[in-house]
Formats: sequence, structure tokens, C-alpha cells
Amino acid sequence: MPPVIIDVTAAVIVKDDRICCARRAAHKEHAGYWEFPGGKLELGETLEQCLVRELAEELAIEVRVERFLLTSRHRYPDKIIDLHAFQVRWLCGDFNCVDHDLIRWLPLSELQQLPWSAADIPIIDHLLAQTIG
Ligand SMILES: Nc1nc2c([nH]c(=O)n2[C@H]2C[C@H](O)[C@@H](COP(=O)(O)OP(=O)(O)OP(=O)(O)O)O2)c(=O)[nH]1
Repeated sequence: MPPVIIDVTAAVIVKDDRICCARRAAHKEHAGYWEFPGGKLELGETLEQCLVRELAEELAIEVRVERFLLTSRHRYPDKIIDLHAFQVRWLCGDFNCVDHDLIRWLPLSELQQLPWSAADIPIIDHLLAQTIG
């Protein structure tokens, strides 16, 4: 059987020139790896609606989805993830950790210091290329 393809949204939230990075909590798959907040697309949702819902659930923040950045397709041993990244503006709310055990705000130049989930690497490369190019 071909592996399932799972659509996941990811938010690049920039505040004061720093980017929101979230560490997956110990009880989760890929625990300890860093990711952009977001989550799995549910039936009937657009990617943008998914991101707004996930960020409200995971971080208790309200956001405006500003623009699509790219889709990173990554094959994990058991599944394929299509990770759809968007630039997102924070509007209000406190960044509570529900699904993550740590949030860090890093300048773009320091993102590569964290151990990211494999699917996120092309997103980081894209962000770095944008500022350089
Ligand atoms: N949210 C998010 N998920 C990511 C990123 N990179 C990456 O490989 N993933 C993977 C981890 C999960 O397998 C999937 C997202 O699932 P999720 O965060 O909605 O849910 P979860 O793992 O808690 O799974 P579940 O308990 O809801 O089944 O995508 C990322 O940057 N953000």
C-alpha cells in the first residue's frame, strides 16, 4: 500500500524580528524536535482555516494568515507529510504551550542551531534564501 499523504500547516510567526519556534513535547511523536506551530488539516477546512484553528488550540493566539510560502513534502518512515508553510501575523493572545513544552523566539540567523523536524528544513532554507536573495 502506498503511504498516506497527510496535509499539515505550519506558521512562520515573526515578532520583533524573531521567529516563533516550538519544541514538540515529550509524549509526542518526534519529541524534542523543533517545528513551526500548526497541525493537520481537517475535512472541509482550507489550509488557512486550519492554521487559524490550530494556533488558537495550541497556543491560544489569534492570527492573520498573510501569505503562502511553500509546501515541503517529506517522507517519514511511516507516512508522507505535505507541510504547507505560511507567513502569519500575531494579533493577540499569550502563546500558551499546550502541545509544545518550549517556545523560543530566534532571529533567522540562529534558526539552524535547533534540531528541526526533517520536513521543516526546506522551510528554513527558503526563509534564509529570501533574506539573502
Ligand atoms: N505542526 C507541525 N507539524 C509538523 C511540522 N513538521 C513536521 O514534520 N510535522 C509533523 C508532525 C506530525 O506528524 C504532523 C503534525 O501533526 P499534529 O501536530 O497536528 O499532530 P500530532 O503529531 O500531535 O498528531 P495527533 O496526535 O494529532 O495524531 O506533522 C511542523 O513544522 N509543524
